[in-house]
Formats: sequence, structure tokens, C-alpha cells
Amino acid sequence: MSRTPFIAGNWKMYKTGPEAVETARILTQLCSNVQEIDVMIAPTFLSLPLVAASLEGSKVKIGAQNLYFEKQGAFTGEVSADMIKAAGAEYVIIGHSERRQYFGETNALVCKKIKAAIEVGLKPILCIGESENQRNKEKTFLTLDKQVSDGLKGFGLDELKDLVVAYEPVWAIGTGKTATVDQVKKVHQYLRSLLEKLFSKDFADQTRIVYGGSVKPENVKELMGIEDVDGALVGGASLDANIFINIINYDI
Ligand SMILES: O=C[C@H](O)COP(=O)(O)O
Repeated sequence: MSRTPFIAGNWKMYKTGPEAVETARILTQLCSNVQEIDVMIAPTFLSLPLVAASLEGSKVKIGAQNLYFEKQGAFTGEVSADMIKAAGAEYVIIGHSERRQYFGETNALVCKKIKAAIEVGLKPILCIGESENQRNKEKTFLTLDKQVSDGLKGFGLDELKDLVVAYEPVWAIGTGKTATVDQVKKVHQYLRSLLEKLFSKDFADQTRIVYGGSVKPENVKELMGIEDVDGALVGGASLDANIFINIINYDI
């Protein structure tokens, strides 16, 4: 089963609107010859409509970094799936470890957010990953199992057709510590078999599982060479288009 590689940049809380538009413009130019790879960037909510407009006709796709599951209402400071879709997003990152860690997001909340995304036709990127403590206590697989099983609870196969799973060990995010090839291989294999157990073999075969955590031009080729790694979710190294393009062009 061939899966189109997915290389995504999560811009987190970086870049003003004009800065985001400028980086997107440069990235579009740099990506003009990129083929058979889905490239996505996720700017802040404020920059989303500006960047989406600037990407018209570009190969670069756009996503949001979060959403709130309610359709509308008195939820000060929150943004709904409808609003994100209307702003031009195609994807949405859900359950990033920074949301879980700093904003108390639980697997149950993540599940509601995925439902809200699917209902409006946004493609969800479900982020999962163990903390250093969980890994040291040999609870990596247990943690991931729960994050996937609870996060995807109650969905039918057709609803999850555009799902992307992002494995991001918390201890590797923004730390410069990348998981070893062996660690990544074991987890991605495990996740693929978990998707098969929970849903079906076809579903497991077609779903992209990407790796995140200190991905950079120097290590991306090795990571992308691992069986069952279908792409990368990149933080810091996606902020500069001239660096990010070297991750996107990992195979050149
Ligand atoms: O969403 C991206 C991840 O948090 C990875 O961030 P990083 O590449 O800066 O380690």
C-alpha cells in the first residue's frame, strides 16, 4: 500500500500575520517542483485566513493548530471547526502534547474535537506521544494505546478516511533529542497494528502515521527511511522556509 508522504509544519505561537504570509510565500516558491508529497503548514488562528488566501494556487496546504468542539456559543477565546474551515483550512492538529500538557486536554476532549473536525470536513491530525516518565516506566505502549483508542472511540471507518496520526514523544519535542530509529520503528509498527486491531487492515494500511520531535534536515532522511513512517510533523525547523524545504526535499 503506498501512502503519500505528509510533511507538516506546526508554527505554534510564532509569527505575526505578515511574517506568516511572507514565509508561506517563500515556501510556495520553493515547493514549486515538489511532487507526490503533501506539504502543510499550520499558522496561528489569527494568521490562518491571511495565509490561506496567500496560498491560493500553491501546492502548500494549510491547517489549524487546534479547535473547540462546540459549534458556537459563549466560549470566550475559542474557535469552532466551522470557523476554521471557513478561514480556508484543510487540516487541523488535535491533541498536541502542548495542549495536553499546558491546557489539560484529555483523550475524551480530543475525541470530541476530532468529531467536530470531521463533521465539517476538516482532516484531523491526531497527536499522541508518551512523556519521558512514561517511557522510563515502560508505559509507552499503554499510553499510546489509550490515546488512540479513546481519541478515536465511536468513529466509523468512513469518518476516519482522512485521519493522520502523529507520533510525537514528548521528550523529543523542541529538545533536540530525536527518538532512535529503533524506538520510532517499534512505535510506528505498534500503531499500525493497533489501527488494524481497532478498525481494519485496509484502514491501517491506508492511514498515514507521521513522526514529530526535533525533526531537522540532518535526520529526516533516516527517519523517513523507517518502515511505517509516512511523514513528519515539524516544529522549530519549519519556521524558516529555507530550512523546511530541506526537510520536504528529504529524498533529493
Ligand atoms: O508539532 C510539532 C512538534 O511539537 C515538534 O516540534 P519540534 O520539531 O520543534 O521538536
